[in-house]
Amino acid sequence: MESAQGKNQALRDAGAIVPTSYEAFEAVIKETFDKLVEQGKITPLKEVMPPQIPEDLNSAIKSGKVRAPTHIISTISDDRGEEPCYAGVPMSSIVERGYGVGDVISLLWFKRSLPRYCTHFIEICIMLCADHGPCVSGAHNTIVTARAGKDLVSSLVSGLLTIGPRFGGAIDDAARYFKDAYDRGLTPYEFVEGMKKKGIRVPGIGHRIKRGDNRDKRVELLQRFARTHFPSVKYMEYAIQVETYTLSKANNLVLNVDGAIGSLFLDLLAGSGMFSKQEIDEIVEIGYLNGLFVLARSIGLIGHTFDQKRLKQPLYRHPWEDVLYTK
Ligand SMILES: CC(=O)SCCNC(=O)CCNC(=O)[C@H](O)C(C)(C)COP(=O)(O)OP(=O)(O)OC[C@H]1O[C@@H](n2cnc3c(N)ncnc32)[C@H](O)[C@@H]1OP(=O)(O)O
Repeated sequence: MESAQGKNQALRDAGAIVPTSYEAFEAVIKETFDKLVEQGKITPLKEVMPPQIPEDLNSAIKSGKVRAPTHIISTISDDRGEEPCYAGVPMSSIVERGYGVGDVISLLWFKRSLPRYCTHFIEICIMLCADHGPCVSGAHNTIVTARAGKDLVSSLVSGLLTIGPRFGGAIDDAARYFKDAYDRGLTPYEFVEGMKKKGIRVPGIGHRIKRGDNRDKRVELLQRFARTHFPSVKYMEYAIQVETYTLSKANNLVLNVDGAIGSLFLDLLAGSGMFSKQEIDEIVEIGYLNGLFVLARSIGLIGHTFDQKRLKQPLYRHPWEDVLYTK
């Protein structure tokens, strides 16, 4: 068997550097490293690593004398104690008080406990918007994706991605435009014609199927609930006046579910006494309300995914007969 010295000699003969001590080995490494840094092929570690916090500062931070800057600020939930808290309310209280999903939304989105009629309204919105059959944009995309063999999350998000200004994502804009028009004292005529001049469709108005003589039951249910439980429905009444005007122009220009939720949420915010004017403006400006549709419709889209998998549906292909091929 060849000795270690013999092997080293063979390597030296082949032009390799073979250090004879650990110190010599370190020197070779350092020399090679410095050469690579000089050539710009690598970056010295000290330049890419954050500076070490000195030990005395570290102990001052640990003892609470110095507040280290944080990369994230969070104000809605806390997971550090024995149980998670939503806006300061421990999970056990949420369960013991019999809170529902409307209360959880109140805590996590609005950072406060809202009165029962408000959380009930939120829950009705979620239930009414959970699904609307297999033919609407979101469900269609989800079904096609599930049938292409994709997983739950892919099928869900492919449906969610259709939510936008034409489908389910007009709640925030409806709230914005109705609020602005009402607060400025515009008549429905001035509002609708003003939008027409700007070339903007009135968000919350119009439907593919529903008509003046075939109203959307969901809109009726929301309005009936609000009339019974809300202290004031001034924005809803304004939206109805706008609808009366748009229906005089065309029979499909009904107040749709997005418009109903948008206008009624304005009434919830303004009438509950739980929000300052500044907070209402911020909620409308940031756009919280499309979140209701996104959350609700996720329930249906998940259902459509499971349905297709359960039915073992094959890859979807759209029929040629249903496409107009033209030049
Ligand atoms: C859960 C939901 O998805 S509800 C819908 C949420 N979306 C909205 O509220 C956005 C505003 N509305 C719209 O964009 C439409 O009414 C839709 C997309 C909902 C339905 O549209 P469609 O049935 O396809 O109507 P279509 O696009 O054919 O328009 C028919 C006529 O009504 C007019 N029109 C339709 N909606 C509106 C509106 N909101 N404001 C003013 N005019 C309108 C159109 O300009 C068109 O007139 P024209 O033929 O003279 O150009």
